[in-house]
Amino acid sequence: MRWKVAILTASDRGFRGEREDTSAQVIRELIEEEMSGEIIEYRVVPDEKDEIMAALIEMTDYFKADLILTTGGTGLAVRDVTPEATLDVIDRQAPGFAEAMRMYSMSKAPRAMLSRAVSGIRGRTLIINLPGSPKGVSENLSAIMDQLPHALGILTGREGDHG
Ligand SMILES: Nc1ncnc2c1ncn2[C@@H]1O[C@H](COP(=O)(O)OP(=O)(O)OP(=O)(O)O)[C@@H](O)[C@H]1O
Ligand SMILES: Nc1nc2c(c(=O)[nH]1)N[C@H]1C(S)=C(S)[C@@H](COP(=O)(O)O)O[C@H]1N2
Repeated sequence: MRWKVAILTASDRGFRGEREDTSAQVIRELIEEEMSGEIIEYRVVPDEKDEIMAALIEMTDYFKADLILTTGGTGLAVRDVTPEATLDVIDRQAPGFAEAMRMYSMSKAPRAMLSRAVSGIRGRTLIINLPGSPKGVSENLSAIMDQLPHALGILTGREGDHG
């Protein structure tokens, strides 16, 4: 199964073109190399709740992504609103992914507790928040990567629940 994955970067600096989006590149490499996933859509939006919500809805309802990985905007800064945007578009929470990422990340760096990342389901799309830094992305994604194919198989109904 070639999973359809969309990447959404929430970053004021990235949106203004002031920084190369290496975090999205890290996601792309991990998804393509370790999950044989296909990146079907990639977008950079500023840290604005409405814009993050609109992108998540389009990636789900129009592009029919199986998985959306967001990067950035999960911390405690006033403009960090990615979790709120995600909670407003999902139908059901799937907190285990965010819990597993924080648990694993905490063993690497106590500062990982600052991430307010959430994970949940809109329709048949799994949406998972990752932190903004390339290191945060790689460590968080590594924590859940093994379970993603099985989770997507059940969610999309395209695989038995024993995979
Ligand atoms: N998309 C990204 N690509 C590469 N590095 C990033 C990206 N987003 C964040 N970082 C880096 O991760 C670290 C912590 O991220 P933080 O969320 O505080 O970013 P920021 O620079 O405040 O983001 P913003 O673009 O929203 O202003 C910083 O060193 C930042 O440069
Ligand atoms: N594994 C891991 N998780 C991590 C980090 C990290 O370096 N490694 N950075 C943390 C930090 S410093 C912050 S502020 C939060 C939120 O990051 P964000 O605001 O860029 O989304 O993620 C945290 N999670």
